[in-house]
Amino acid sequence: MQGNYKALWLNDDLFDECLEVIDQRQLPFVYDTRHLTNTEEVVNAIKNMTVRGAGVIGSVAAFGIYIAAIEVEGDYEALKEKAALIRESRPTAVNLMWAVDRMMELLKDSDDLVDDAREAAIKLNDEEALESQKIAEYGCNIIEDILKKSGKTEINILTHCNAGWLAVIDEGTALAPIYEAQRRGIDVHVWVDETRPRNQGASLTAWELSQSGIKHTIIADNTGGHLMQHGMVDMVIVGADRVSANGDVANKIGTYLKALAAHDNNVPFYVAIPTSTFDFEIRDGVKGIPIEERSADEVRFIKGVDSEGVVREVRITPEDSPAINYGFDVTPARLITGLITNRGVCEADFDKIQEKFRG
Ligand SMILES: CSC[C@H]1O[C@H](OP(=O)(O)O)[C@H](O)[C@@H]1O
Repeated sequence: MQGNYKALWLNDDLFDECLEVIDQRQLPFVYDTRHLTNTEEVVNAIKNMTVRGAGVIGSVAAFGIYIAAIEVEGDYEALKEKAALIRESRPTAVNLMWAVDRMMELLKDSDDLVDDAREAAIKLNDEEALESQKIAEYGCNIIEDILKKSGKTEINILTHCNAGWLAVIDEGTALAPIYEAQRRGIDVHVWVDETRPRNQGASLTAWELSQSGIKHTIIADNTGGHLMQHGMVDMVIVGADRVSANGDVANKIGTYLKALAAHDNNVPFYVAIPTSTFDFEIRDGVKGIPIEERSADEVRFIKGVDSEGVVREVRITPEDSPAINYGFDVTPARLITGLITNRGVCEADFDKIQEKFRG
């Protein structure tokens, strides 16, 4: 384990500087990293989910433009073609498109494409880190309020998928307030949805929380409703891959069902995002946000480690049964208590969002 909880960093050990990333496909079984040295490797790492999580995809894309700038030896027209490949590598997380567009806009009049791309990517990532810190603070204020009103000594937070430091530079979104709660000495316990089919909760969130010594319990995806009915969840915090202008939230498949259960049981349901996750071009998220469909094999096969410590993938379905794998769903704004952003907490409501972020 690297020790400083970074999902990616620049590495100049090779001939040209490259991007080094944690290979998230192998966690929690093996901690390993990959060198991304050209556009093809960047695109593949995003597609095959070596790197994942809306923010980290954006960060990798920004550094990917820098790597591509080295590859094309500073030719902006050639860089545009590489940028298009990176931009198309996954469809739902808008941070990817946002990062590529921002980089290309900044570079369009550059006289020194390679150096300027490097500087712009570092700046984008530094800003993301600061935003994550703000989300931590605003989100933790809510945790403190809920805990105070409950009269309990421990707060139980349910989260879905992984929106920690593996997903967004530097502390994540949904997990950032939890890390801050730990710093403030709040007694916090996290219910971790396993998050089928790729199990980002069971594999990545649980691993992150273990690394930081935060109390947590992994639950099967269908457990949340039961826990909420019995007063065992004080709040839900999730991340998001795209939030439309009216406050609808695209996040990992299964989030919508958690929001319905939370609504039915009066459990506050918060979504933590940096402002780069807004897509103001889409008014109605349920109708308009593109939903990634991934290989059905992610449903049909499951990865684990056997008693000898060997990582294996096994099929859990009949050989000839078809399966389908939607990566995300959209939670309508009416089910969301609030959006925890780097610029404060905002109602998931068209007018409030416009006023706060576009006014
Ligand atoms: C901060 S968003 C994290 C987000 O990323 C996940 O998707 P994936 O693992 O497919 O990249 C999911 O929607 C999480 O909530």
